[in-house]
Amino acid sequence: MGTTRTMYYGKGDVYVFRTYAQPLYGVKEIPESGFTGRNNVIFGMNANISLKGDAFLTSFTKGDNSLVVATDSMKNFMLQHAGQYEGSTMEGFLTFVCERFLETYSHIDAVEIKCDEITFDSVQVAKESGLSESELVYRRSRNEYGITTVEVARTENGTEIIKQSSGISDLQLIKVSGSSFYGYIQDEYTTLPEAKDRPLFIYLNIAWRYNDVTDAMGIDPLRYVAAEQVRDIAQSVFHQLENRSIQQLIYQIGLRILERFPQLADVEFESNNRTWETIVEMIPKSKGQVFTEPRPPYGFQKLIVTREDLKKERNAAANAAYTTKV
Ligand SMILES: O=c1[nH]c(=O)c2[nH]c(=O)[nH]c2[nH]1
Repeated sequence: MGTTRTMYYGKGDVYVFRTYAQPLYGVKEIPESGFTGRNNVIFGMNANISLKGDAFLTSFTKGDNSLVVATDSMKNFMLQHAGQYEGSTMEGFLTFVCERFLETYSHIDAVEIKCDEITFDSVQVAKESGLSESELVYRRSRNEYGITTVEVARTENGTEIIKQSSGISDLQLIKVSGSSFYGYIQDEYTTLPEAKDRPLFIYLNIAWRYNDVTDAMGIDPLRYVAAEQVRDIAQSVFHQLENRSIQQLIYQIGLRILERFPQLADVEFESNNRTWETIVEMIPKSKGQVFTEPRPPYGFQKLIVTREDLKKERNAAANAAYTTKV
């Protein structure tokens, strides 16, 4: 057990659409979000499955397929188990499938599954009673989507989740006013003009890890963190903060997420700067301007905000309040 070399194989682009999965309701309410749950009428994802284990070595070195689970069978395995999953989250479903793989094939050491949610939006339709939400028709969303990774390994006492993260990807947000970027190093390489108010367009990927992975499963919805709520926090903090840079913005979003969800250990950001290029600075009798898409290359930021950061910020705020009082 405990494969040390890099060796795995699997199947990507495994599309799973399960209808009428268990709804997810009863998540904790937070001020930044009106999200109350997912009906899971369509529980959809694009998965990537990897099987790991020393037993697979001879399939590479000797062409011995006697222990090979065909990747085509892996796809079937996951799809069949989608019909058996009784929970309401991708995290729970991936864990269930990983565990069933290990149970079924005793020579597998570990299974890793990553997946991107395939989201569908509800639509309003004309009914006899007027316009209301259809319970039959859904519109494929082209917006941000949840992601999750689960890896379960065989141990002496059964199985253990050795990797788990959840997230939201491809969130694209524009703030038309209230963002600046100035005060950076000015030297012979600097051509960027300082901006007191720029149209800040950002691409964001946010991922989070729980202190206790069982909270990620959604069995206790009050302890589950929904990607929709994290998205809504990011939007609210972007709205509220007169930001001085993307660096400052993502740190503040991270602090807010950790504040709202004490069950999380840390939050990881990948951001991309897509600030619109200004074409018409002044339009007479209007506060509007004209912009176009920026040209490459694009700036990026990467940051992990931890519970330690939140603790430091709280202490600093408490000290500042104390000093003002005295
Ligand atoms: O938010 C920003 N951070 C930077 O570090 C940077 N650098 C740059 O050219 N534009 C920006 N914007």
